[in-house]
Amino acid sequence: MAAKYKIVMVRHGESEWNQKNLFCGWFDADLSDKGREEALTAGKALKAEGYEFDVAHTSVLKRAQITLSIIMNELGKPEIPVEKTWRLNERHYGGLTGLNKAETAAKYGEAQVQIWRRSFDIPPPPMEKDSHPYYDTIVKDARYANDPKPEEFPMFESLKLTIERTLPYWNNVIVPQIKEGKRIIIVAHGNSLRGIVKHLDELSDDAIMSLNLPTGIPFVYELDENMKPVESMTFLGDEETVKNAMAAVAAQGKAK
Ligand SMILES: O=C(O)[C@H](O)COP(=O)(O)O
Repeated sequence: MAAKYKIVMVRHGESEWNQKNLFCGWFDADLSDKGREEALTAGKALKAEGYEFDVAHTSVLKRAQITLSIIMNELGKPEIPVEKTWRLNERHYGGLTGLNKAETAAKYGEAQVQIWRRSFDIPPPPMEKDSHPYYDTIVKDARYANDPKPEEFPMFESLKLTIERTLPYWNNVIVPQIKEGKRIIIVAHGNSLRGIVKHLDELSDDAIMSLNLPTGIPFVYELDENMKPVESMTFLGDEETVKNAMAAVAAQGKAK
């Protein structure tokens, strides 16, 4: 069936915690200088391909929001409507939040870190209220005052749990806008986007384990009228760059 809709998705540019190789999740890390450059490059690539957008969807976290604003400034459309939701936040890394990924691999083994980072339904350990250094920073963030509800507020998330809170937003908010013909860009996170990709391409729980999304390189889905992909994950970057960037993300989980 011919493609009826196009939607652009981008993982935020490199964050300062990506640069330090720390598990980040719901911690609100800033973009690194490299991440800002990546966002600018993404904006230039989208501009060169003539992309225009009517509405943007992003997370509560500044690394995604700043990436989006850099892109939209480059496109000359700083004022498009932006919808911000925790449902597009990065997966919550629980008790791992703030730990160095390589040191964690040295301590628990690379296989265990790979499971925590890429498995479908095995969650990281919970973020403990009384002992975790970032518990208050994350849980008492005023931006979560009304949503998620206390009983929904995650203390850890597997990819499965992430998808369970991202998909309702995709189905109830984004899909209706796509069907209205709105041109949409989503700027979110490695794992919240892996969840959307798994859903769109109907990837198995095993297949999704090997997907690592690079920072700051836009990719396009072309969808038919039933929201089924006609073209999946076409990156706006040369193949070599994309391949190397994905490999770099995967390698973050190696013990030094
Ligand atoms: O939350 C983080 O640490 C990163 O943004 C994504 O981490 P991952 O690639 O280890 O899942």
